[in-house]
This record gives sequence, C-alpha cells and structure tokens, in this order.
Amino acid sequence: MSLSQDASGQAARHAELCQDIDDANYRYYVLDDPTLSDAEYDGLMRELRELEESHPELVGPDSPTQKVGAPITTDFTTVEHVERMLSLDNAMNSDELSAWGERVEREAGPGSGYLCELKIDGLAVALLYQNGRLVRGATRGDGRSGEDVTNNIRTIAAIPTQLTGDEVPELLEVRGEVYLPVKSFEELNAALVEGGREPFANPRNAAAGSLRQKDPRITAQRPLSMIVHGFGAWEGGEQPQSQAEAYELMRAYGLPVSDRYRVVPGLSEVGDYIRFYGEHRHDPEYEIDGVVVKIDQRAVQRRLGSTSRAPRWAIAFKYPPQEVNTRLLDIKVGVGRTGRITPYGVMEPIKVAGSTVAYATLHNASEVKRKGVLIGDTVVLRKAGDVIPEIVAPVTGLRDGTEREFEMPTHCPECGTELAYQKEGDVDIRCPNARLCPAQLRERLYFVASRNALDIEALGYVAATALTQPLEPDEPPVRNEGDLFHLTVDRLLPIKSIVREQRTGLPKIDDSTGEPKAVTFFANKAGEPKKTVEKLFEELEKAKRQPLWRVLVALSIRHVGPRAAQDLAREFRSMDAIESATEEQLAAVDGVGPTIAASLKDWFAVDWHREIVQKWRDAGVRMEDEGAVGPRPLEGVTVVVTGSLERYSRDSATEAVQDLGGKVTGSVSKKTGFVVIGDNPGSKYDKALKLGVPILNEEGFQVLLENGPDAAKVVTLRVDE
Ligand SMILES: NC(=O)c1ccc[n+]([C@@H]2O[C@H](COP(=O)([O-])OP(=O)(O)OC[C@H]3O[C@@H](n4cnc5c(N)ncnc54)[C@H](O)[C@@H]3O)[C@@H](O)[C@H]2O)c1
Ligand SMILES: [Zn+2]
Repeated sequence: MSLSQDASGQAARHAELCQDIDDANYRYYVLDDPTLSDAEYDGLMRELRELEESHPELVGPDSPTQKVGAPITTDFTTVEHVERMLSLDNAMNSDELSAWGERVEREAGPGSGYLCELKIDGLAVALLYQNGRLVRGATRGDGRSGEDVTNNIRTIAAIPTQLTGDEVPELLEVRGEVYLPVKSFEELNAALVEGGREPFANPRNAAAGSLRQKDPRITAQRPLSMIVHGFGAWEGGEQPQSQAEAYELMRAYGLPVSDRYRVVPGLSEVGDYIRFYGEHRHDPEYEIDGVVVKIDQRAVQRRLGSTSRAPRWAIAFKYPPQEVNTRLLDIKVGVGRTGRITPYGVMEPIKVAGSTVAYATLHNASEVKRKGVLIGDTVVLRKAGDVIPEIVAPVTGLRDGTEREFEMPTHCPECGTELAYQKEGDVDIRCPNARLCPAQLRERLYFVASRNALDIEALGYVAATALTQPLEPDEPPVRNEGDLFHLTVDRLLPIKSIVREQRTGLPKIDDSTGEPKAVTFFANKAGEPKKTVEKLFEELEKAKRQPLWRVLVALSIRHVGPRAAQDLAREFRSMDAIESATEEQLAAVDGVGPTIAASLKDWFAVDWHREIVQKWRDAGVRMEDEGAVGPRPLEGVTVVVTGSLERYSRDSATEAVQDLGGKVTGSVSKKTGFVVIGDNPGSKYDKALKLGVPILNEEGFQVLLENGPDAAKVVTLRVDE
C-alpha cells in the first residue's frame, strides 16, 4: 500500500469514527436512548484518540475528542453557563492513574492532597443560586450552554430552592449529578412496560430521560435525587480554599453533599479508596462507574488549568464495565428441585466482568413481562462480580420488528409432563412429575448434598447428574434420593455421564467434537475407582450423623428450610414424632405455622416419600436428636425478653428456653409467664408492670433455666409501687 493510500484510509476511518461517535452522542445525550453500550462507545473513543495521536493532522475542532457532550438540539430553552462545564479525562487502570499523578505532582509539587469521590452514573446539572435563591437549573449540554430545566429541577426534593445560612454567596453555580436510585429504576421500568411504553436501558438514561421531560409533573413523579460534585462561579461569601472546604460550605448551605468523599495525602491512599469501592460498588443507592480523583487545593487546581474538554487537575478512574450489550437469542426454561419452572435467557456469548456469559436468569414469567424483553432483542446484560448475570433492559432503539414475545411452555422440557400450578394463587408454574422427572431428581439429589442440607462435598452437580441419569448403564444407580446411602463401589464404576451446566441444566458442549461432553466420572482409565469415590463414601458416612434438622431439609419438603427444620427438630426431636404429629401440633410450633404444617402433612402422605425416609433409616441415617426424652421443665411457659442481656444474645436466650420446652414470644400479655429484662428494657417492661407479669433480671433468668418456673417465681423483681 502506498503512503498516500494509507493516509486516505486513515482519514476515512477518522471520519467514520467521528460520525459514529456523533450519532452515539446524539442518541445518548439528546434522545436518552443509546444503542451502544458504554464499553462499545469507549472503545470507539479510544480508537479515535489513538488515531489522532499518530496522525495529529486529523484533529479538528469538531472532533469528539475536543468537545464536551453533544450540541443541543432540543425543545428546551438554551442557557449559557456562567463558567464552562467540562468533562473528565479517564484512567482505565492504575498505570494511567499513576502517570496522571506523577504529571500533576511534577507540575504542581507534591503534597497538595487528593480528594477522592465516587463517579456517579447520572447526568450533570448546573444550579444557579442568586443570594441563596435557586433561579435556574440547566443540563451540561455542550459545556458552554445547556438546556433550561429549572421547573423540572424544582421537583427534586434533595435540591433546596433556598440556601440556608446568613453568609451565602451572592452568586453560586453548583454542579452535581442528578441520578435515579437503582431500585427506583427497576420500578420505573416495570411501570413503563406495564403502561405499554418503552423501558430505559439503564439508571443513567432513566435519570436523564426523567429530568428532560417537557412536563415537570412527570419529572415530579420520578424519585430523582442529586449529589454535589463541584461548582463554577462563586462570588461573595466565604471563599473556599479547597474542594473539600467548598463541599463543607455547600453542605452547610443545605445542599446534598456526599459522606463518601475523602481527602488523602498520596496516590497510594487513592489506590486504597479505589480498591475499596471496587469491592463495594453496589453499596450506594446509585450506580457508580468509577472514582473521581481531584487535586484538593484550589490554588493548585488553578495552576494546572484545563484543556478544551477537561480539567487537568482531575481524573476519572473507571471501573471495568459490568454492562454489555448482546443479543437475547432465546428464552428457555429450567426445572428446579421442587418442579418450579424458571425462564432464563440464552445469550449470544459475550465477555463481561472477566468471564464469558451465555445464559442469564429471568426468575419467572412475570419478570420477563416486567422487563419488557423480547426474544431477538439486543439487551443490556449485567454481571456484577460473582452474581448471576442478569438482563437489565432491552435496547429498544435496535428493534426491527422480527422480535417476538416469550411464551411460557405448557410441558416440562425434560419429562414432557403438562405443567400446572400446584395450588390456586401460586406465582410459579411447576412440573408435577416430582417422582420421575429427571430434572427434579437431579436437582433434589444435588440439593441433598448442599451446605444447608447434608453437606456432602464430593457430591456436586456432575456427580448428581451421573448418579441419576447416566448414559451408561441403563439403570441409574440412584432412582431417587432414597438410594443414595445404599450405593456400592461396583455400581459407580461403570457410570458414563454427560456434563450439565448447573445454572440451566443444559448439557455442556465439548468444543472439540461439538457433541455434549461425556465423562466417566467415578472410574479412571484403568477402570479403577478415582479418589473421589473414597471421598464420597467417607462423606456419606459423615452425612449419616448429621443432626435431624439437616436430614429434614435434605428431604426437599416445600417451605421447610433450615429455620423451620430447626424449630421442628427442637420441638419434636425425632422424625417419627414429626411424622405422627397432627397438623395442629405442627402448626403450633413457634416458627412453623399452618403453611409449613400442611406441607409436611402432604409430604408424608405420599408413599414414595415415606420410602425415602425408610431407606435412609435402614442405611443408618440419624433420625433423632439427643435429648429426645429429656425433661421439659418449661413446657407451657411463655417468656418475653426485653433489653440486652450480658451472657445471652436474643437468639441464644430463645434457644435456651426452647430447649427446655418453653416458648419465647415478642409481646407481653396476661398469659406471659415471665418477662426477662436486661439493660435498657423497652415498653415491654412497662407493659409487664401494668399487667403484673413476673419480671426477672438476668440472674433470675438463670434460675428459671436451671431450677424451673417455681424457683424463678421466688426471685422475681419486686417493684416498689
Ligand atoms: N453508550 C453511548 O452511546 C454513549 C454515548 C455518549 C457517552 N457515553 C458515556 O458517557 C461517557 C462520556 O460522557 P461524559 O463526557 O459525561 O464523561 P464522563 O461521564 O466520563 O465524565 C464526566 C462526567 O462525570 C460526571 N460525574 C459523576 N460524578 C462526578 C464527580 N464526583 N465529579 C465530577 N464529575 C462527576 C459528571 O456528569 C461529568 O460531567 C462515555 O465514557 C460513555 O461511558 C455513552
Ligand atoms: Zn418434568
């Protein structure tokens, strides 16, 4: 390629990038309806900047690298800012941050201190206060002039229309970020979709779209808020010498200033702040996309000055994006351990937050509706840390009419049984084939091994699949969880099984063959048991000695989670006692109630359920807790605890009473046996006095536990009347 051809190619690419970025700016800043993700946009900007660095002759005043925001082409009146509102330069990693820090310290000298604050993902506004009165609110626009949104700004509760204090500046131009709390964003989108309108792609666009409404009454309905992050003109009143001083003055005027900013001496502390919020990114109620680092001293800020686009004394450290755009290829459903059907999105695989994502959860059919996503949509996909990837919203600007609505299937994807609601009023539709549905069996077996149940580490998802639905042999060694404790080594060795993706239950595909991945899970190449076999048997032995409540949880009885199981075990002490208890007796247990009681009765009424219990019992699984025949000296006694005790937490006090057959409740009545008071007892103490209920201090409580109610009556506090 000749030199001139190369140059014209670069110029063409430059023009193309400028055009694409201008288009994206328009969609983002004017329409509040971007079609690119921020990551894609930043990629284009980066390419443009690199191109301009190697070909400075291409840089013109109209290049997006030289400008702030987008030209204003809206229905709002245009107003000029008193001082220009700039954007920020970015550092994408710690090297770029150090390079910036070294540069400013070289030019300005070290030791002026850095102010660190969160980079809120909202939209910048300028508020003009004259003698303390809010006279104007405007968007950033192109930095010189913005849109007059005064009436809309006035609807935001966090923004005072009148500053407080006697010595407010004559003229103050406050800058800050208007945002919509993440939670409100989800609610707003749901309401928009419900009303047949298009949802916003993310909280930032929702905030921008809500503020930039022609009708301020609509803005007023959106729970927007604001946080101050700077100022322009500041005439009269006390003059701040530093950014932090300015914030504290503005806080005193009644403006919303964050508690999360810090002034630190050097770059290493800046690094600590960045790391901290990298790990606590979702603590604030608003979305953040990074940290802004500013030189704190205003004298130094002035010395460093600004470029046409951004101050030299500040930099935005951007966190890796957690949101990307990708296609929602299909919506499928998975089957849970109780037969519950949950839809999930099949995504065009994409890398986000360090891993490739191909599936995203959608929780239930109404969630799909609430989010307003259609199959075929480009969607905003979010993956935050270890959290399961989630679809945020569709990018409606990219629809071409071929998208279609998701319809809930009528039959189970794994066993073909017709789906049904188990009870009237249920939210979730289920596969009723609990006994034989391979999906439910696999999920239940996997659950038996989970940490909340019997905690069998060697029994993971692959093993659960291999045991319940092997490719070979034909007959699975585990037909239901009853068989688990009757396994033998020779039944395990021949097993060949496909590997399933835990989140969806779908077979994993072997990249080299394109076929589902199959493994011989328990035997090595020589046909001998792998290490995991020995481990499995060891852990099965251990599992047999787990306490009763874990055994109960492992049975996958609807509504019987660890809490309820513990309450049941404490009260009844044995599986037999629970099985033979009446529904009323079950429901009377503290923390159990009628729903769980009915569910238990239903469960034990099924033959094959009782068989599971029997098989476990035969194999030596523990079916009763010690102390089953222990004394219950507090039987029929109700205790209320108020204030803080020295030797007991609220939970351990409750447990101590329950272990002796007593009951702990939250409110005092005539039927209350004793009220135990610690430090700072509340209104329950007064009520006990009024009703004449016996009152115990901590020593008296000890007597109650050790010697019973009669002994405790003797040591009740005598209250002088
Ligand atoms: N997806 C798209 O199509 C598209 C289009 C245009 C812009 N964008 C996004 O916007 C970015 C560029 O926008 P920008 O020019 O507003 O720059 P920016 O968002 O990178 O940084 C400047 C802005 O940060 C905000 N900010 C938040 N907290 C702040 C704080 N504590 N101190 C100071 N400022 C704070 C202010 O609004 C300020 O104007 C891009 O990197 C991209 O992420 C996306
Ligand atoms: Zn099924």
